[in-house]
Amino acid sequence: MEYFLLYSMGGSLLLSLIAGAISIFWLSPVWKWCRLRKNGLSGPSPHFPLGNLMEMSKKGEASAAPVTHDIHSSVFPYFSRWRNAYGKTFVYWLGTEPFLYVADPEFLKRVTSGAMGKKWGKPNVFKHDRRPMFGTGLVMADGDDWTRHRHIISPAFSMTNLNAMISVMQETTNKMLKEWGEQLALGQHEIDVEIGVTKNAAEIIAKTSFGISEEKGKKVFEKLQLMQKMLFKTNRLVGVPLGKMLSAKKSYQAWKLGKEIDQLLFAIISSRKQEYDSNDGGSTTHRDLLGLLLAGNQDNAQLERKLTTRELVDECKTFFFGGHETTALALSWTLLLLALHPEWQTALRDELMQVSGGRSLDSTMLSRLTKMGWVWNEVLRLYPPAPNVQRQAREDVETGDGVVIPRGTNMWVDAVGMHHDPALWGDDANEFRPERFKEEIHGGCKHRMGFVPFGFGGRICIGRNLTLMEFKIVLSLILREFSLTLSPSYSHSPRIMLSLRPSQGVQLILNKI
Ligand code: HEM
Repeated sequence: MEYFLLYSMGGSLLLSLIAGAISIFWLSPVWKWCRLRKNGLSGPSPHFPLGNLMEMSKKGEASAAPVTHDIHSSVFPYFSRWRNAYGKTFVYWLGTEPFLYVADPEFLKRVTSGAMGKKWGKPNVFKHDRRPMFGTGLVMADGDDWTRHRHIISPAFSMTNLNAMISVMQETTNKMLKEWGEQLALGQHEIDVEIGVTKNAAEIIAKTSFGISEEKGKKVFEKLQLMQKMLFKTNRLVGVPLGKMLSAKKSYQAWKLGKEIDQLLFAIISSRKQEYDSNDGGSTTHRDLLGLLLAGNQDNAQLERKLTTRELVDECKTFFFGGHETTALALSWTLLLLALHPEWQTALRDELMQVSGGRSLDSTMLSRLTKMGWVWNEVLRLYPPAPNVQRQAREDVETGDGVVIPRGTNMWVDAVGMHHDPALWGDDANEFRPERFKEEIHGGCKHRMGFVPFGFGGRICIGRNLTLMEFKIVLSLILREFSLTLSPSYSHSPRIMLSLRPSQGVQLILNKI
């Protein structure tokens, strides 16, 4: 009898598990799919539980041309195919998660501008995945929490505060240039500049975020770099139920490393707090972002204007992960494009000479490097380091033409697609022409939302002034010392690896000027 009872309990447990699995893997996504179709949102047919992932894993065709900036169909071959078939908005599936693809700036404006912006948050499906990197920091925060964080953090990024970071940026970059100079002295003229600028950007962001002059800061920096590598290798079956189990070991290691980083940052913050308290809130020697946030966090600040220690830890990590790779990639792509366009190297060097006369750079000089600003925009247009922006509908969103985007639908804004669209930029959309930004900030794009290297709306990148300042300093110092040409070993293979990267590095021939 007992045996029979156990047997039947086991049987019903098994049945409920099977029913649950059928519902998660098949019924629920099929129901969502039908709802989207009913709303007129079509796209490639998904096969649950993988959705369209199989088709997305097929590699793009290698380009025969040595260097072409017409990269959309090689970095996003699946979007390129689906765009031809379904237009600039359609739905595709990452596992059982629906994603509304958008490469139509007018549509983007309609569904996100003004009060509509509040209807969107960050996709839950990525939040868990990226937790070790960003925690609950600004990049991942949502709703009132985001408003509070953004409000408190924004003043730290004021131009006055950023100007105090110029000398750190110059010192760190000079170290990189010295290393390159030593390589040249040994007769080694081919340098993979991506390696140097990435190391340099990581060091700059760590110094400007939480300082790495002392032992604990250095350790945080090393561990953050290790974690970055680990998360990069993690096999991601985003959106596929139970997909994370396949990378459980790496995820666990990243989680453990995350804990160690948190402990070190906690220790830095408490010793900074003590230092601040013993100074009686007086002058602080730390002019980094953490120091600025702590200064704004003092006792006399209202409670809602304070960040907890936990929140400060997450913001330090967010600045590191959000800030260094993107900046390094912008610089790497720029060096490549300048190697391909020596006339622009000359133009920038001439401008630099006129503005600074070879003296140490200051904020006024940086603001007068106009042509460098055009080059910056043109590089971010052709090779946006953040190639897409994602959102998730927190409630049903009406698009204005009778279509409703159901709550829970994710949105994937294809920045590469919009930045290379001849309908927005003209027939020369795939050419490097910095002068298109001479007359106006949107570079002649037919729609203001067609150029989104830093995102859009209230969530636009908080670090954009910091990164532009760093870009101008690093590039100026490089151009003052070296001329750049393309090495024959360079192979042009931009790939999406979360960010838009030169997957084989950027090998250039450097010569002292
Ligand atoms: C070329 C360099 C950079 C690029 C291309 C870039 C790109 C972006 C983009 C596209 C977003 C919007 C994401 C979204 O809406 O989902 C963003 C947000 C953000 N970025 Fe950057 N970024 C750069 C540099 C930096 C730097 C240097 C920092 C920090 C020191 C930084 C910190 C952040 C933060 C905290 C957010 C979240 C803002 C919010 O949600 O309120 N970024 N960035």
